[in-house]
Amino acid sequence: MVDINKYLESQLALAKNRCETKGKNDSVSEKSKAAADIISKKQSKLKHGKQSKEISKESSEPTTSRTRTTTSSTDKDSDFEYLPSEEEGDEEHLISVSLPSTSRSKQNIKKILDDGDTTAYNERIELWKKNLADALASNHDGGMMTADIQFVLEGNKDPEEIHELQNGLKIPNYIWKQLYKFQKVGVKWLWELHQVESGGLLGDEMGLGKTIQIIAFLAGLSKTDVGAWAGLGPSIIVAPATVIYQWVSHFHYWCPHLRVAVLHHTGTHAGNHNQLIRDLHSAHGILLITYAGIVKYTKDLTARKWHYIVLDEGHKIRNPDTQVSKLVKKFQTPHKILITGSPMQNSLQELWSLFDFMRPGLLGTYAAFMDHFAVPITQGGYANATEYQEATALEIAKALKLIITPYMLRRTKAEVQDHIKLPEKNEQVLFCALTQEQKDLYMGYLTGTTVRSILDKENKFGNPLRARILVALCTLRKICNHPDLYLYEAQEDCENIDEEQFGNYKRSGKMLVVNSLLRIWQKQGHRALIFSQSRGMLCLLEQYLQVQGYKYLKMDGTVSVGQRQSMIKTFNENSEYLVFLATTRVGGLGVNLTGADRVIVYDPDWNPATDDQAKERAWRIGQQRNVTVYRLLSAGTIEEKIYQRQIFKHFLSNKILVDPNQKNVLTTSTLQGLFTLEELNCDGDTETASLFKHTKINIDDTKSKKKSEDKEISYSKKKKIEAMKRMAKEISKKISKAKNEKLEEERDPREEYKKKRELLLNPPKVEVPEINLVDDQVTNIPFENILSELDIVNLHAKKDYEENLIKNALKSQENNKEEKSEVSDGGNDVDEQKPPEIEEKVSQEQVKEQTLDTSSKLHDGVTDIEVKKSLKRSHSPSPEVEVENLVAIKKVKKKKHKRDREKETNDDDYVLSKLFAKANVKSALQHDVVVGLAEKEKRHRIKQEAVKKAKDAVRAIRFSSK
Ligand SMILES: Nc1ncnc2c1ncn2[C@@H]1O[C@H](COP(=O)(O)OP(=O)(O)OP(=O)(O)O)[C@@H](O)[C@H]1O
Repeated sequence: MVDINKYLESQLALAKNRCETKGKNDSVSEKSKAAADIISKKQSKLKHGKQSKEISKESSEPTTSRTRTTTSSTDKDSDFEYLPSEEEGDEEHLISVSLPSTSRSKQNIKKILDDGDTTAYNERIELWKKNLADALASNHDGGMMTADIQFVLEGNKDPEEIHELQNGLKIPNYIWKQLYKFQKVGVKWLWELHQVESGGLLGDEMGLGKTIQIIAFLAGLSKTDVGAWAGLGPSIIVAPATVIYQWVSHFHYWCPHLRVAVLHHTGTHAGNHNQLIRDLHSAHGILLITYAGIVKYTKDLTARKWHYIVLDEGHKIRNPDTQVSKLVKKFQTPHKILITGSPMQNSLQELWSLFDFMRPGLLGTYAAFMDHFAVPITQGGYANATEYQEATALEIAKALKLIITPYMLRRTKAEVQDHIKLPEKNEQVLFCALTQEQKDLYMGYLTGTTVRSILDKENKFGNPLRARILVALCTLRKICNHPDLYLYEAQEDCENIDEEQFGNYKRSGKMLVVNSLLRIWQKQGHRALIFSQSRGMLCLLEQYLQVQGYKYLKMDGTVSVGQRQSMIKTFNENSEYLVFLATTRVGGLGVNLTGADRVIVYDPDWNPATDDQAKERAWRIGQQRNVTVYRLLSAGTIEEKIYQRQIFKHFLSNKILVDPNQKNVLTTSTLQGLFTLEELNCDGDTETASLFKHTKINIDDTKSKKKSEDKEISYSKKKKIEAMKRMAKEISKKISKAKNEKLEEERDPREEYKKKRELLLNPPKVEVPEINLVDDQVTNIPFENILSELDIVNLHAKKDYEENLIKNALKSQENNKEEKSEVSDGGNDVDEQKPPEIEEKVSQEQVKEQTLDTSSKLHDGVTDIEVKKSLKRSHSPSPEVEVENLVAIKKVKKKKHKRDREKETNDDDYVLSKLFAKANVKSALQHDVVVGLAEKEKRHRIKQEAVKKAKDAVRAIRFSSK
């Protein structure tokens, strides 16, 4: 059993020790310490009254209330911007953080009008009919454009043409013909659900056109005279505020005959909301409403019968305990559709909540589901799980997947790539160094009273541990973003803040990187989206853009909901704008921002889905150019911990949605770990980079270190050629090695490994007391991480152990092989302004084999670009030496759009080499590879037992719902 006192004592000793050591030789200035203490005092006063009250109220609730309630929107505290939240969060009444204001460029942005106002609606219908008639008479003057008018203009005679599905759904052909094949499958699936009176979850990946599938289906219903409503009855679509007008414009384009009104104060309807609901209801129209609106108007809405209720970005009801989750479940109709590209984000509980809306009872009661499904699956996912737990988790995950499959349709971009032909996406995580000032402040805060109070069990601060941890984590995140976000809190007392210097990009490691990126991108002709969690940070970024003279648009909660869609349109259509700045919550969900082909996620969210959603704004149907995404993390700080946790969550959701065999490589971190400023390890890696070192992108690592010391960039031709020769030779050998491995695998997969597998059954154990300082099961905020040190220690022990075992096995096979290598040298210099052209082609096979390597070692001094050049020139491989860190080559694997892709790849490599050389980037990881890591070792011995357990679990939830 865990001895919590013992554990806390050891934490305290560690903390004291660290403070003493730091006290002797650290560089934390008096100013930082003073600021930390002032801020700590302020935080303690401010938060104690407000936040801790709120939090303690939450934690005293008997159920799993995990977030703040929706009523705190008037909270001005910017700390909350850094907290995960399920609330709407994007309404305009959220008050902007009160940083010194920067003037925003005024845009002439037109508002999109909905059909709330009856007169305006009638006028729109008249105009549409006239334009359609004009098009039919070959008289269209380019006025109003809708899908049916477009259809006619393309030479089709009859806009009323119908495509009839089995059992009679009549979809207008002008829509049907525009759908991609997988979208047609989606519409058929919706029709099938309709006929069996069931709800469903349309979970296609972001940007695959879920909106159009819903609209096509509803249009079909409106033309099909069946059922109690004789076609389409009055329906409600609930969506985040930012996208309600996107829905309006999509409906007006694809389905102009339907009346679509917005129930929101920005809508065209004037007067009583009840009147609008009545009008819409009797017109069998579509009522668009925000999640906050559902709470506000719930009584009047639930008083009527509705045909369909559709939740867009339906993951907003993933917490079953929130008010809005409970309210949407009250609508009495079997036709409930939930659409989201992120069906499961943090835990299995969320999946239960979504199904409880659209297919109540399918997953049993909450308690039964948690006991029989969620707990065993989660347990089996930990790296220190027993074989039995792992096998049980696997079988139960499979059973769960089987149960939900009929009611959930999810296609990934990779699956439908042949249809949509999306350009490529390259996603990298850049570890940026803190500036000296940031380090100083970070350390100052770590040794200040707030953090000491967290780590010191004897303190008498009184307010709950969790509240103090939240405050501290938010503060550390501010320092990572920019010193002024933090220092601003102490401004009254710290008179030394220089207004001239306020927000200066040179004082933030990540802003230095943004500066480098934008300069290069502008030259290369790219356009960028920049997302930040924090409105305060957005203000600093805006100030920077203004100083630099970059044209930009900015969207945060202060932009009127009615203006947002038009602003997005303006950015997409006008290439003069280099940057679209947005908060992740307002601009990161549901919208189409394909005008940009570069994305910066400035600060990570605790929830990986939030970041994923944001970055998918550019990489979606309609995007013509290759997309590159950079996630910025401050190396060694809390942001690295957040990223590691994101990876953990990805594994959990993939286990259910993609592959039940998926196994964790990363689980937890400790409380102590959160409040540490990590130094680089002996390989010069950050913690995360060393955990995922096989995905690391190695751009002239040793050289760049030396270069930064010398403060000069040297791409000496001679050195490069030497390096390339060396690398080419090694790559050849590596290729040969990979080939041998493959051959061996084909003959007898992992034979050697299996022989020694016995050893794996008893991996080295490290005893560490298990603790549960803060119960993550009920919080959903950062603290899943603070469960147990045991996990992470075992993880490392086991992971290295397995890795070594495999390495040894492969090495012994390799000793018998002989290969030849033929290497040629030469190459282009990296030009300061333009990336080098790649003239020779890499054989696909070679490159593919290169990417097989996941166990290589750090290699000295050759850039990634050089690696590629050398690789191209290798023909006949040789076996002796291992080469490392070649994941970046993965980017040139595919064949399509070769010329473009090479140019784009070179652009990215060029950008990376510049960042390593000049900016503050310490290392980079290929995000997709990190997330895609999956060990697929099956545990056969105890499989049968696990299968039985899974069957019992299925029986249990069925029984529970009867
Ligand atoms: N068949 C189609 N023809 C033309 N454009 C399409 C088609 N399908 C989708 N699109 C376009 O693709 C873009 C993405 O569609 P949509 O916004 O519906 O995606 P989504 O799956 O809802 O994404 P998210 O989950 O991010 O909200 C939109 O601009 C949409 O107009």
